[in-house]
Amino acid sequence: MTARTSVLADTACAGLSALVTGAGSGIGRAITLRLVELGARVTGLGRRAETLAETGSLAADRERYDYEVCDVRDTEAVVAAVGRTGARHGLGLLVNNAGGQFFAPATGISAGGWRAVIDLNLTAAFTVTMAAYPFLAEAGGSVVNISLSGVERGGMGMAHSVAARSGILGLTRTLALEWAKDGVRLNCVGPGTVLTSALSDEAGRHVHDNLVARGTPMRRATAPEEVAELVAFLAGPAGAMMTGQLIQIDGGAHLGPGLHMLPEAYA
Ligand SMILES: CCCCCCCCC/C=C/C(=O)SCCNC(=O)CCNC(=O)[C@H](O)C(C)(C)COP(=O)(O)OP(=O)(O)OC[C@H]1O[C@@H](n2cnc3c(N)ncnc32)[C@H](O)[C@@H]1OP(=O)(O)O
Ligand SMILES: NC(=O)C1=CN([C@@H]2O[C@H](COP(=O)(O)OP(=O)(O)OC[C@H]3O[C@@H](n4cnc5c(N)ncnc54)[C@H](OP(=O)(O)O)[C@@H]3O)[C@@H](O)[C@H]2O)C=CC1
Repeated sequence: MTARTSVLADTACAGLSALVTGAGSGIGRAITLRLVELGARVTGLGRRAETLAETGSLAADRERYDYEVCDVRDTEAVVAAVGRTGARHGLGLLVNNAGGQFFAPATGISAGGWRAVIDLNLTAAFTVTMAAYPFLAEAGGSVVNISLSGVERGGMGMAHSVAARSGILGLTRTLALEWAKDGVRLNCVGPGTVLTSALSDEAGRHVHDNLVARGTPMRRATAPEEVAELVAFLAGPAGAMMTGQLIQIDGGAHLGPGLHMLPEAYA
């Protein structure tokens, strides 16, 4: 069953200026499209111009979307891209969505593999957030970090990613304390399995078959649009007293058997 996800008022994000990393596909694209639909203007950021442009072609109002081609692991490029965006439009919302990992038992993760996943999912989010801070403080804005469901319980085959996202949770809560004086809020959203194209390879199918079919009490995947609606809620006035939270949007997957019951998925 697909849920009816669009519940916010049409103007819920009117006047908001947002930066969404990984806006060219999957969850980041859904967040971008929904924010524009709700009245925001959005800069998408990613490494591929074609997919970022395609997101714009799907937007409800193309005038309220632009993009920056940038690798979030390139600190210099991030500082420049975020600086340009902030100077041009201001920044009331940052969504750190770009991320990912490969699935392997910890013994199958090389030093280079560890570094790649930590750099992408932890260090890059820190870099982008720090570059955005002056603009967020100016606007009294907020940050939503896209994390993982189950991040507090661990997940087999994801040692690097869970470690990175646990770091993000610690960073989120610490900055929620440090930046409250500026009116800046930070929250984490932890999706369960979302059937984006990122999960179309063999490992992804394995995760889907096990996590959705056997590990999700609600017995279905999370829709990207559901994640987008939650992000828009957190960014708008209804979320004004929410900071330092991890909200899991996973059909109860974090309560279910969990990845520890599914070792064969990563054998
Ligand atoms: C409880 C309820 C829960 C509920 C839990 C919720 C379900 C969670 C489902 C999550 C789903 C998602 O996140 S979906 C989104 C997924 N999307 C993605 O993951 C795509 C993005 N991922 C990637 O591009 C790659 O994984 C990543 C490593 C991050 C990219 O970095 P790079 O481009 O730098 O990668 P490369 O240069 O190719 O490789 C860097 C190093 O990583 C190693 N490496 C790369 N792939 C590897 C592999 N499959 N196995 C081993 N090692 C690998 C290489 O050998 C290199 O190591 P050396 O040779 O030693 O240098
Ligand atoms: N799908 C799922 O089941 C779940 C996903 N998540 C998380 O949600 C987020 C989005 O996932 P999803 O939409 O499925 O994945 P996708 O792979 O579709 O999206 C990831 C996006 O991030 C961008 N990106 C990746 N690396 C970089 C980089 N170095 N610099 C800039 N942009 C980058 C990619 O664009 P480009 O390659 O052009 O740079 C892409 O648009 C990720 O953090 C993921 O781990 C969490 C739980 C479940």
